[in-house]
Amino acid sequence: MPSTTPAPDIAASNTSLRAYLHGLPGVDEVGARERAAQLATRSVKTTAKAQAIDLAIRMVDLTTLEGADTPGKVRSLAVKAAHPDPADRSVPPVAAVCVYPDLVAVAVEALADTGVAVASVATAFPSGRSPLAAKLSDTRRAVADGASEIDMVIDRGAFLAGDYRAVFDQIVAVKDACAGAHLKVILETGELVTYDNVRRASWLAMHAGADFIKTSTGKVSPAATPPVTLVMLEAVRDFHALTGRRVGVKPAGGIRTTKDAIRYLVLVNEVAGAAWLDPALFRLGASSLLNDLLMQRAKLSTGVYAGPDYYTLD
Ligand SMILES: O=C[C@H](O)COP(=O)(O)O
Repeated sequence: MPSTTPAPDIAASNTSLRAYLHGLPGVDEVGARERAAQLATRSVKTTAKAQAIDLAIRMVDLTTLEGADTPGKVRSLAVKAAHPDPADRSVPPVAAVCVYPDLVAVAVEALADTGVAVASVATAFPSGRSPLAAKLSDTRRAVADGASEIDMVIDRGAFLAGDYRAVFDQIVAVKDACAGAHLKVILETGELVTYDNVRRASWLAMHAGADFIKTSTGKVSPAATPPVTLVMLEAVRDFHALTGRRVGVKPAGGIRTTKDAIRYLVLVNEVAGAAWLDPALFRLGASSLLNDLLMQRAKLSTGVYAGPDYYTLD
């Protein structure tokens, strides 16, 4: 946590913002890796595992972000999001379906009255390399079509060049364009080079108004990792201690197994605290995690694996 309470005008200039972000304590990279690895050895079994699987399902942002996406694919995904296992109505729905902006209207119609949110990537996802006006119009269109959550990317080029003010101002502008829709700010941690940068980008995004900070687009490797998520969970914990506001965290990209998902839940509990064990404050962005969660869930209750062919494609 910063040793001093930030003045309200930390973003008054790039110089003041830079001084603030570079005044954050440095991240012990080896320590972060070791702690994440140590927490990954925690065993979660039987009743606790069943509860963890249902919680993980409720936290999934079921994602399709392919150039080849079609309205039909989004409709199928929406059916799966609302009733992940048609043969077992005790399986909870996922948190959200995440699509490109041009497919938001399809998703909104398909998910009407299901309680599943529609999230849209925006701001020239995944690179973010468009003029601000295009990013804002991308965002406004998704919101106008009914997205209640917007996943924006930060301008990594500006961030790495030290132009923090530009990144801050873009987040503020996109938040305004969200008009009440929840804003998830994607840091694309695989391009930020150091864990110190991950911590700085986390604090920058939170001060600029992010409702969530998200690791990755899923288009860059490495995507989500436990140590990077740990650094972000520390940031939201400390930001809450400083400001009283809880910001959510969303690891995304490369999360495929129940074991991975449960490891993330252990991290959340141990680092940010139990208050974050809620879909309002923690999401798993994933295109192909849900089937494994369903298989492991069925195995716990029946003792046998149904096998991947039993479930529709994620
Ligand atoms: O935001 C979610 C990611 O784009 C999904 O990545 P994934 O296909 O590796 O699960």
